[in-house]
Amino acid sequence: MKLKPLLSVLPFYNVSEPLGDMEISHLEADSRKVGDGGLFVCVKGYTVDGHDFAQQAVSNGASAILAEKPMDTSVPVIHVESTQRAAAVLAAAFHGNPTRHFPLIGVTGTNGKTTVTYLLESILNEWGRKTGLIGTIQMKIGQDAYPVNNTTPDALLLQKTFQQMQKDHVDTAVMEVSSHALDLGRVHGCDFDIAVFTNLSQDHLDYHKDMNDYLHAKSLLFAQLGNTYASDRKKFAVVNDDDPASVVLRKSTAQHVVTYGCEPSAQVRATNIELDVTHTTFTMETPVGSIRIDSNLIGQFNVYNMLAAGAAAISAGVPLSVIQQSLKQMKGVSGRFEPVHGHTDFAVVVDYAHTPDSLENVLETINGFVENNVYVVVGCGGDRDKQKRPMMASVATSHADHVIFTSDNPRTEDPNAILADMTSGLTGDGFEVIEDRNDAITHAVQLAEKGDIILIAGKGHETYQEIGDIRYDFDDRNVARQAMQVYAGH
Ligand SMILES: CC(=O)N[C@H]1[C@@H](OP(=O)(O)OP(=O)(O)OC[C@H]2O[C@@H](n3ccc(=O)[nH]c3=O)[C@H](O)[C@@H]2O)O[C@H](CO)[C@@H](O)[C@@H]1O[C@H](C)C(=O)N[C@@H](C)C(=O)N[C@H](CCC(=O)O)C(=O)O
Ligand SMILES: Nc1ncnc2c1ncn2[C@@H]1O[C@H](COP(=O)(O)OP(=O)(O)OP(=O)(O)O)[C@@H](O)[C@H]1O
Ligand SMILES: N[C@H](CCC[C@H](N)C(=O)O)C(=O)O
Ligand SMILES: [Mg+2]
Repeated sequence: MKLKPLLSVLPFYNVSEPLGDMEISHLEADSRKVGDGGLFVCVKGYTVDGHDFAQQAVSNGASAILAEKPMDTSVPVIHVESTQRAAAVLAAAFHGNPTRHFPLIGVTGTNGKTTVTYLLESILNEWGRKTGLIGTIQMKIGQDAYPVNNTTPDALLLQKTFQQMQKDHVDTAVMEVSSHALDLGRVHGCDFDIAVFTNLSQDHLDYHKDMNDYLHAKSLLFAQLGNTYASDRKKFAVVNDDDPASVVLRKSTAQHVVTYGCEPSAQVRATNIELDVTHTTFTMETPVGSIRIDSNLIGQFNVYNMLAAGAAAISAGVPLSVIQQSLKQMKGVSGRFEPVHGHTDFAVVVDYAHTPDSLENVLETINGFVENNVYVVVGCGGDRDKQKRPMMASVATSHADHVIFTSDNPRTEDPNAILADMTSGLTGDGFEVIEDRNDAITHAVQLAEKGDIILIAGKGHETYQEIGDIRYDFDDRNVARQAMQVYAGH
């Protein structure tokens, strides 16, 4: 593509030399990956500054540089205010604004994003639509899955993926939109049709200054509905009416607002809720009729996730009977309240709860069913929100009979320092610390007796333990299964 007309999507820029009719073959922000004819985008990162790699990018074949300052290189430099922001809209234009060609549903909120996107995928597939999915576990185009590094990828990968979805005839894409992505502008240039909000509670205060700053990042998804990159399709903001943060989100959009919740004021509402250990049933009352939902997903929080998915699906025009059928068939989401089966007279559940609120929700659900004791194995991630550590520890000890604190991706931090942050404010003897996660899980299995439930929280679908910058193979489900085999029937 010719560079000069591509740059016309930017508001202002300066060039170090005339561009003539220069072509660029791709956009790339990593100097190690750029090839012949690429436009190298210099991004100031958290660890290094991409501007320092411009020369390497040129040696590797870059034809031009997008930068935030004048640079001394042998190729033209395009100077902009923010390379990250510019790269997002350039990438969208370079790939033909793919999200204008199919509906895009974005899901944001502290907890439940992955679950809601999988519920929507399942509903849309039941409706006969080919879907694209982007989120924490993986990216999918139809049934083909691809690995991911981030819940919401950077703008260059994101737009490239959307173009591939368009080529592969995806009818609707569903994606998780993290607060980091919104704050860093990874989704500028996306044409969202439906923005869904799940809930707001504490997380990521390592990144966001405070809860207001965090909420403001979330609100950007709603402010972006119907932006300059948008098609003329109808836009909807779908918000959780029972969460006070929705007041701010409703004010952030000029588009149609659809509310869901359990209170009478919600447009899409759950009534006659029945929660049990294997099933959840409730009536979903909507502006277009009512359906009885019978689902394998467990817990009150999943009623909210189903309402969110249902409200978004109705906004997309999906018939109620399709929603009902799909929610009945859906088995669950990998690593979310996932039972580990073994020949034991106690139960083991693996869950991705890694915030105080999600841990509390999951433990309240378990306490509603358990016949005997509740055991929890839990830790907190390194290089992440430190404020949530004592909060999660206190939620665990106040909702369980015995807690084993252990490591969860210590990354570059000392695992024992993370555990000290968690436990230093605790009193009583209802907990112990076993730093090695394998040993902690095995110990919980050794302790458990008939009618007990062990919750292994925090890592869910993850298949690694990140220590330093190395990811070692580790899967809570496999470790628990092995321990259960050894101790079965004791
Ligand atoms: C804090 C953060 O968001 N970091 C993201 C960021 O990495 P970074 O800022 O450390 O990048 P960097 O290594 O300093 O590099 C800066 C630039 O120099 C370039 N570079 C670097 C080295 C070199 O030799 N040549 C070169 O060109 C890099 O390609 C990059 O463009 O840019 C990377 C590439 O896009 C991201 O993968 C990375 O996410 C890391 C993995 C991360 O953990 N992010 C978390 C905090 C995050 O974003 N999480 C949210 C969801 C959280 C949730 O699930 O709730 C998410 O959306 O994933
Ligand atoms: N609606 C909800 N409200 C509160 N907690 C929830 C809700 N849905 C799920 N959870 C809890 O949060 C955990 C993570 O759920 P899920 O992966 O769907 O959220 P997420 O928002 O995608 O998380 P992440 O930010 O890590 O991507 C679940 O394992 C469960 O414990
Ligand atoms: N994707 C989220 C959740 C990570 C969950 C937990 N296992 C951890 O490593 O902290 C994050 O990066 O903050
Ligand atoms: Mg997720």
